[in-house]
Amino acid sequence: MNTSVGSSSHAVQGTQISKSNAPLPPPSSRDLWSEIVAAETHHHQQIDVVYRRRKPRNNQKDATLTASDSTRPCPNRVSLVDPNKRVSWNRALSTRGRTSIAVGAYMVYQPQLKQDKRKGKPALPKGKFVQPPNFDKEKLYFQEVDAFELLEESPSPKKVGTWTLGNMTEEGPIPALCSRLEKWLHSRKLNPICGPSSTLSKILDTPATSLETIHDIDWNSSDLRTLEETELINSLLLTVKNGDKKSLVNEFLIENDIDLQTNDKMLFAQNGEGYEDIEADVKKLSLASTSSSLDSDHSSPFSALLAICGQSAPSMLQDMFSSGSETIVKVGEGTFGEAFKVNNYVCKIVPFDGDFRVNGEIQKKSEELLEEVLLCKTLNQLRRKNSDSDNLCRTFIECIEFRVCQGQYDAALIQAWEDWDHKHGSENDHPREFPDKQCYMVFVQEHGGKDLESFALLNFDEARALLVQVTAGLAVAESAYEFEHRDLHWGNILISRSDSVTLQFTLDGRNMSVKTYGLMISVIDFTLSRINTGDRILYLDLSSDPDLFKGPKGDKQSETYRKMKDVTEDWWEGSYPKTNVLWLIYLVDILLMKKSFERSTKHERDLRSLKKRFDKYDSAKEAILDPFFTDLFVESDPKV
Ligand SMILES: Nc1ncnc2c1ncn2[C@@H]1O[C@H](COP(=O)(O)OP(=O)(O)OP(=O)(O)O)[C@@H](O)[C@H]1O
Repeated sequence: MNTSVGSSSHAVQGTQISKSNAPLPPPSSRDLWSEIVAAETHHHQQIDVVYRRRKPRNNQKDATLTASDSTRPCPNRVSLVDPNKRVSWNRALSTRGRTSIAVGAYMVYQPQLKQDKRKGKPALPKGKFVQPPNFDKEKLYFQEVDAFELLEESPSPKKVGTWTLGNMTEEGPIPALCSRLEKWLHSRKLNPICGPSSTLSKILDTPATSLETIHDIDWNSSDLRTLEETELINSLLLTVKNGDKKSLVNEFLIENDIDLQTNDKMLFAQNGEGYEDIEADVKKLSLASTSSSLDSDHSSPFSALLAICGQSAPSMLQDMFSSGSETIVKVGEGTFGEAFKVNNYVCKIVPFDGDFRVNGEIQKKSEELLEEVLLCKTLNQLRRKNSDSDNLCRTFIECIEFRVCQGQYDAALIQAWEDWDHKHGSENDHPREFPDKQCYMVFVQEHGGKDLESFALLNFDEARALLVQVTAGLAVAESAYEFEHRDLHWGNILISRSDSVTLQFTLDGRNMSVKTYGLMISVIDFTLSRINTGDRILYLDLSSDPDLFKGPKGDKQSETYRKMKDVTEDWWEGSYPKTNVLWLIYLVDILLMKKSFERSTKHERDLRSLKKRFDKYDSAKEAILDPFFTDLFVESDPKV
């Protein structure tokens, strides 16, 4: 068990590793661990932890769902492929309905609920103050750990077979989407104080994230557009919308050789007007609207999605990859998305709004993608360089562009898809079968490496590096946005090798550097995630997807969904950072049971005792204080 205080003031982010076994930096005199624990205790006194608060079940909500369900068109559709091809409880939801509550932020931040969550728990070991070892006690402890651990090998989550097959019939009822808009309208009525804070009004009012035309994407560039540039342009657009500093902005745009899309020009032209009668706008929205009716109604979720992507109309999918200079290789697939590496980037292509199943699943809707984009944009904020933000990390994949596309797959994409199919055997539908009018959301992301399932970890240090980065990233996002990933299976953790010796995290204003052992971790896929963006809560109501919780007994991934359900009591709007800890426990299980890397019996024991201690934590913020991570921290800079 690691109990010493690891620290160094010499290792900095980006330092090159000269040898794989580079010597560890000399210890510094700082007691990082004490600082973190002390600050953490202090912090607990200021921040409410509300995951225990459970809203009473709203039966009316269920009634509403049923009612709206019955008004939905009957699923008279035929899948393009064998509907039984995909059985995907583990890969996604068979029913969905991402839901926002605009007032959530006001409901959860209740100062009177302040509490110290560690009260009543044993004090965490603090490095140099650790007691001399008591071997009898330790033996007893490990016996307990060993007893706790079942070490039950479970089937690979990706290969699970037929147990939901019966439920996945073509004629099966298409579940209702949660009436996000109704809920929003209702909350607006109940909470007029919230003013214009609402998902839709904000999104409709949000300037485009990216402004270059689709043809301008230079796949060879190592930096499509930095987040800072995008943010700067967005803030300038906001300035224009709110005032009359057009000339200043124009100067900036000319200087920086930035050409705006028509839609962005429209945003300029609006100059803050419009979207005033949000309620009227929202009433016009149709949840059933599909992109095939590419209407001129700017109030539809589809139009809002276009707006947030900085487009006035969908781009042709083929045009995105038409320069011919791109090297396109498929790198992975999910229930909803196909992931292609295009030069330095990864494009995740998600079909949406169509009225037939893709990969055995009902297609995502514009409004869900709209919220996913918003969620990605929010997590992007955690990466801001030169930010005085109290919470920063690079653990969540950077989304660089968002594009609404339509039309046929490009020939090069098809080729890449088929190559991957030959090699790996795709579980997805062949994209050539999609109709001409099919719409796609394209997420352009940084390339995060290989997923944990296929990545070969070399040794215990690499396993520790993985655990500390995931835990620290979750802790940071929890702190910043009450973020819960809720689907952190091994396909959603990407790993790449890097020259950086350490990686910087800022948690509640405190900088921490952790040893990377040459690995960089990126977390992807926020489909099930919950986030509080500050004025709205985005989450997916998993109570409408019973199949998700019917996975095989003993399978760690399905057990984790079930445990989440217990923790949340099926009320998914709520903040339950414990769900992050459940996925950390899953991760330790995966390392113990599914990954083979060089390790000793002691290492395995360390992992099992870590798992046991994780079980007691209620958040990743608590978990990151575990002594297992102590000597992975190498430095703590006071925040300037
Ligand atoms: N940015 C990326 N860099 C490298 N590989 C990626 C990236 N994004 C996705 N992938 C690969 O594609 C696979 C599927 O991606 P992702 O999980 O985002 O799709 P999805 O349809 O949302 O999946 P799910 O079935 O879990 O909902 C990943 O497991 C990974 O192998």
